[in-house]
Amino acid sequence: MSPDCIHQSLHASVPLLDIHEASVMRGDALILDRLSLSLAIGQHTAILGPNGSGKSTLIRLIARQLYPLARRDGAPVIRVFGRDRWNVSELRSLIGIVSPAVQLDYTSDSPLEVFDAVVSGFFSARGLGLDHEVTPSMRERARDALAQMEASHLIGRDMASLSTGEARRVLIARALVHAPRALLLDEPCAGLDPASRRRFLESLRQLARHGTTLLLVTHHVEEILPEIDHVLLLRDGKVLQEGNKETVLTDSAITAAFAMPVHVRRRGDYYSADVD
Ligand SMILES: Nc1ncnc2c1ncn2[C@@H]1O[C@H](COP(=O)(O)OP(=O)(O)OP(=O)(O)O)[C@@H](O)[C@H]1O
Repeated sequence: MSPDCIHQSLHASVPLLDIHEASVMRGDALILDRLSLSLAIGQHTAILGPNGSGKSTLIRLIARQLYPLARRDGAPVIRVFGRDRWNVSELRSLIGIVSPAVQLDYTSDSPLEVFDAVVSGFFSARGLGLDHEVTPSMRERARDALAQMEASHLIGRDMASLSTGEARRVLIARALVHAPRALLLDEPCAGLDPASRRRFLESLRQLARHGTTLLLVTHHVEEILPEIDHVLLLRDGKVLQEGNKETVLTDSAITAAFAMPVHVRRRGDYYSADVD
């Protein structure tokens, strides 16, 4: 099915993502423990937790890079738009994923020009090959995606020459060429200085306001955008608390998640957390 057909066949009433009691083992260790999460279209969400709480494992589960333990009743553990079977490229057109691991694939290795990196997203390929037929509409969508991420000026540059923040903008543009319903961003502000972080968060806010559901994975309360109202707090592979920002971003919940006294403050539209 083409990406456009997939999008047309989806119903707004079906959850974008529905994870029901997912457990993941790595070796002998239980890394995710019966984790459930249901997200509606437009329900911007932050997954917040300390190092080792299972955030990356959850992303790899959603990206189909890891598989959950089968449930006793045989019911599917993960459904995307109500379906439990998708091929990887269909899934990418619905949920774009940008993580530090993806960034490493594009910024090291062989040379790759920025526009090619973005337009090759249509083929789920790293760069263009002789068998990739790039249509004018693909070029236009790639240019639009770069403009949306304020990265048009980077066209012509080699991916390996970009700063962390520039490369991240380009990779989000690459994910956006499919006009995905959701973007899953793993630690999107890692490695950015405070000013770059704020500018980057403002670009993400524009996406959130224009119909892309954001699923943002972070250690930092400060990165929870004003548009995000739903927060899932993880600890030791379990959901410690889930709900709207006001109920989850409290001293007691964040102190319990990070296992040290933390004071959470509201600063305008954002929150901050200080270790006491
Ligand atoms: N292949 C593996 N084998 C054994 N344990 C693993 C494996 N991969 C991850 N783990 C463990 O699973 C736990 C969760 O790891 P994960 O990377 O999902 O956490 P995280 O919340 O993303 O951490 P961080 O914020 O540091 O990136 C950690 O204790 C980690 O050591």
